Amino acid sequence: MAGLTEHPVLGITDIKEESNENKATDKVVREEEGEKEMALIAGNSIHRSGSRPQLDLSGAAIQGNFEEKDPTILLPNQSDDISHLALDIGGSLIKLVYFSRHADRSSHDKRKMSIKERLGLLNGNRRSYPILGGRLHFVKFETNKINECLDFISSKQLHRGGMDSRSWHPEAPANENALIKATGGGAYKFADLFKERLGVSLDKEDEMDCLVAGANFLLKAIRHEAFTHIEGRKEFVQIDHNDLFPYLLVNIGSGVSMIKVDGDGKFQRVSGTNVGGGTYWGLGKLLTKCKSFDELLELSQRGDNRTIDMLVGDIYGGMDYNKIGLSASTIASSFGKAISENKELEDYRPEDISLSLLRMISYNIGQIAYLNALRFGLKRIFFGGFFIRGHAYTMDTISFAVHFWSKGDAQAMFLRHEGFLGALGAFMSYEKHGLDDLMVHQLVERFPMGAPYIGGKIHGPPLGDLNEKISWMEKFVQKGTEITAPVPMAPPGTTGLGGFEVPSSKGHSLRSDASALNVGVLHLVPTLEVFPILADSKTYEPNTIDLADHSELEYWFTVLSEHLPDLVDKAVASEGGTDDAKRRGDAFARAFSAHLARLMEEPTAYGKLGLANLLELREECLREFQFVDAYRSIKQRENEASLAVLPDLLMELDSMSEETRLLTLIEGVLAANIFDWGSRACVDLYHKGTIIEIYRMSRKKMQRPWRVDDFDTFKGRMLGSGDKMPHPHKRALLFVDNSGADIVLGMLPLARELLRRGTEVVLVANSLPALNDVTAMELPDIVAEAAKHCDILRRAAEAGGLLVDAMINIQDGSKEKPPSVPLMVVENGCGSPCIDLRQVSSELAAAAKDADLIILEGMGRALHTNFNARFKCDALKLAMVKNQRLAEKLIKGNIYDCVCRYEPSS
Ligand SMILES: Nc1ncnc2c1ncn2[C@@H]1O[C@H](COP(=O)(O)OP(=O)(O)O)[C@@H](O)[C@H]1O
Ligand SMILES: CC(C)(COP(=O)(O)O)[C@@H](O)C(=O)NCCC(=O)O
Ligand SMILES: [Mn+2]
Repeated sequence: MAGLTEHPVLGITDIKEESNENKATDKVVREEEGEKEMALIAGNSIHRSGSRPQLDLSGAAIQGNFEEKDPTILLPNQSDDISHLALDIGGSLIKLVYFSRHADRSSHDKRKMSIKERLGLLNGNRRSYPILGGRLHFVKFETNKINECLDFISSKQLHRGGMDSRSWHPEAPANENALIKATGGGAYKFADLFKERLGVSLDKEDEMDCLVAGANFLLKAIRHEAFTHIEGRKEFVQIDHNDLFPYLLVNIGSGVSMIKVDGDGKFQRVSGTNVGGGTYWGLGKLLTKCKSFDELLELSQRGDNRTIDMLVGDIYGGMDYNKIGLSASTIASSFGKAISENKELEDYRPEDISLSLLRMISYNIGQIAYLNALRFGLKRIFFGGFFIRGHAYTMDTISFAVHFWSKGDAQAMFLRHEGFLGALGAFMSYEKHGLDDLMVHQLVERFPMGAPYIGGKIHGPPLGDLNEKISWMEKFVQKGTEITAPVPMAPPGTTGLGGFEVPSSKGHSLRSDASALNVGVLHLVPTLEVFPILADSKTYEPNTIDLADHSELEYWFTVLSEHLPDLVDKAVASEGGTDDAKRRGDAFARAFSAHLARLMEEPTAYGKLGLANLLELREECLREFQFVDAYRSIKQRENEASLAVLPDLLMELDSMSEETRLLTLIEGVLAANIFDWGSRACVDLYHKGTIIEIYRMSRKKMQRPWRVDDFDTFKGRMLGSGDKMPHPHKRALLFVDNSGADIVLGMLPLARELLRRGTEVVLVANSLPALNDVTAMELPDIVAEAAKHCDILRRAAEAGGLLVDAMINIQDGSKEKPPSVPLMVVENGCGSPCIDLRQVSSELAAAAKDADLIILEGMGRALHTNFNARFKCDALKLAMVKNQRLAEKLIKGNIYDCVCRYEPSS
């Protein structure tokens, strides 16, 4: 047996593997006994290290009788401090925007302090007043139910954290001078009621000022805010901040305002019309006896306006009026047919009336908007206000009118936060809350678990805990609630020349609250930054796979759905397999499936959708149900097994020539990237062999050339050619991926080689767990273990401040050795298997400034995202492709092919 240890790692025997595996199994059992405590520790550490906040963790439930059709959903989703609330009280609806602060989760652990010190981050605070992380919430109520709104504010104590008349004191209790920013006519009309019921005064802001401030904020700060909607197709528009003005803002509320916007605070109300949302709802109510706006809109989906509108063909005996370009199906006169027939109101279908009315009003507004755009030579028209309600037919009609009358010269665009412009503007008008110059990279939009479901009004007093949230999920499933699109997506070609065919609807029910369902909670993370060494951050797109292609979306939907049972198993086991964990696991699976189903139906429901978003959504969902680290024990087991063979591997590497070693190291990274618990194919593999067996098998397959093979160029940069030794890189950022062999036998040995060559190494790891990815919190311990067997790693880790505690007892002659370049660990700011480099932690951004080499490793970070990313410095992308379809699509290869893409800085 003793002889076995002499086998090199690349050919290690099965017997040794067995013993490792057994050890690992024992360990799992022991771990599960101590699970609860572990969970707490992990939970804490996440709070400390996570730059991206987690989803709202408090409860949500159906209020009252959940048998009713559109029950009110309570999504109280936060228990944080409320620091600001602003209102827009309109003729039809009250809009609320409020900000809830996160607890201060800034970390003081030693690793972070030392990294911060090293990167000069400790006293670089740019602001003189506090700006903390938090979330912006959007809620609306009907104005005639103002009491519900007051109850909501009061139950959540939204009015308590506001400003007093002098300055921002979030901790101060509500006082006599409490002021809440409010706009809209109701700010005047209901001022006394607010004083009486809540003891607060409304600080009135001009409505037009607010609309413009809100629109400008959204267009600048939210990435996928504006979109076009033409013939059923929604397309997000990337707005260039430097080329935003001038534009025409058309706010369709009860009435309509048209505002020419020339800059921040620079605008003029140039027109308006009294035929607006109130007209549609008011007339519609009288004519159809509908009880709610949504009911009216829903009716229109089944309507046929030809029964009531007078068409050109009706006048011209079925013929087109070609001379002036009007087809027979063009509406000549809305409701015109009603005059010529001997019919009463009852003889018309309410569905047809609603559609005719909707079309008439939308078209009219589109036309007037165009005329005003023409007056001022404006090409872009943004439409807001709750009349639009994300409704496909409304948007198509408006777009059609603008396109038709401008002959394609002007463009109609819509806003995801359509109805909240005024409320947001009022919110922005608070002085010195520090939110006015928010940048797009500081906002992360999250869709909580209720988002995919049909619901009534989204409001109510806060419920408390996770348990209530789970039962909310269970009730929805019991009820068999159908997930329907918020609005029917009209198939292409529903609009003709000036005339409209019957809109085709997918279902008969309309999602009842578009505002809360299409708009997520905006998480503000002031510490996020744009990765500074992107070659061009403006054109950077993280996703390689665009899910706009429906077959692509279907494929990934199936992959993620099929992976779900296994993931739930792991997640439940990670929480001790208790009944409570099982219940949470079920609820998680339901919530995630619901999100997937929702997105299948309307891929743009949560903004522009890429594969990275889906993978991140899955992790967010797990966290929402308090699965802090589903793969914890798997990660630990694989780390241990790999650390056990690391010394042998290092010895082998050291016996090689420089050139062979470099190749072996890159091979090692690629081979070890096979340990990916997110890949279906790999998980199947793991049932067939032990960790080391698979690792060895994977290495054996490393035949060059790889499918993408730039190794020789990379080698040229590293080792030079002939006698000339190239200068080493100054600092390398290694974006690491999975735990176990991937980090221990793949990336760490590569890091060691760079250190040996005099390059500083920054290991960049996730802030929060995702699948079996190694986190920044876990890495120092792994490095410490590895460093026990390696001088280079140990000295570098000490120099980088990584080994503060762990190495204290290890004494040897290292003091005589020359000081080493540092090895550091920084968190990347995310908790996903992919990475969006527009939003990284400030410590990563700081570390990146001196980097001249980036190594991105793994499928998530180097292929699904960033495959096409360009950097200001040298970049190496290393991954094994563990999915057949991706291999075919991206590299015209096969599953388990490898990518070694090297792109020197240009
Ligand atoms: N749930 C709803 N209840 C009433 N009206 C709604 C609803 N959803 C959308 N609407 C439409 O939105 C219009 C109000 O839009 P909004 O932008 O809130 O304007 P206002 O500030 O005038 O209330 C209504 O007149 C109606 O056409
Ligand atoms: C989630 C992942 C990107 C993680 O890959 P990694 O970055 O660890 O190499 C990958 O496992 C993946 O794309 N999985 C889904 C595809 C599949 O099951 O085939
Ligand atoms: Mn991974």
